[in-house]
Amino acid sequence: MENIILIGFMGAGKTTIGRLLAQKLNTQQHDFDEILVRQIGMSIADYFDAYGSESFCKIETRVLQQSLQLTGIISTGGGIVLKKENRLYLQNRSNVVYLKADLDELVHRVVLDKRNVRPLATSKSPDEIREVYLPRLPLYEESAKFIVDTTKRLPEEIVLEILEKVEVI
Ligand SMILES: Nc1ncnc2c1ncn2[C@@H]1O[C@H](COP(=O)(O)OP(=O)(O)O)[C@@H](O)[C@H]1O
Ligand SMILES: O=C(O)C1=C[C@@H](OP(=O)(O)O)[C@@H](O)[C@H](O)C1
Ligand SMILES: [Mg+2]
Repeated sequence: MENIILIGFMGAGKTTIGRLLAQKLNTQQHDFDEILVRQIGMSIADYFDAYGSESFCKIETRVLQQSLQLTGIISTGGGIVLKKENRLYLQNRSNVVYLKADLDELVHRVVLDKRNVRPLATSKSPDEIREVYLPRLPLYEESAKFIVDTTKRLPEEIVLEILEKVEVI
């Protein structure tokens, strides 16, 4: 099966939708944040505190390159599009899906998501999150083959729309 790669801002549902897609297609999900936590041996929040976001992006880039060998559903982290080399990599893959949502809803979702501490969003004000979000929008758009709006939609509906769009061979 061609891999399906999910990209999008924090709270877009890359982890949640990736899990459901993998169940539906009877395949594996590979979540970059989980892979990274295993590789760095600490939480993402602790890593950001100790080494900063630039260092995190470098490891994320390595994980993206290693993901060529993986089969299934790839849930990236929201910062994957920041590096030009990553955007080029994504543009050359066939099933890259940008999960988008209105900023208000993204903020609402990350604020409610107590299980996941996101250094660039948790405990930030909506205005601070907007500062992170706005410059990234064109980067998600230019990296994706397909765009799926998740605003006010149930995960199950989103999964069906993705399956209508991508090539699952
Ligand atoms: N379509 C949706 N509608 C409502 N809540 C959602 C939806 N998709 C994800 N969520 C919730 O938003 C939060 C962030 O989802 P997550 O899958 O971790 O996003 P991401 O991996 O893109 O940051 C979680 O609490 C999740 O349950
Ligand atoms: O957008 C970002 O810069 C980040 C997104 C997070 O993943 P999710 O998009 O899965 O929340 C995680 O990789 C880290 O906190 C940085
Ligand atoms: Mg995630």
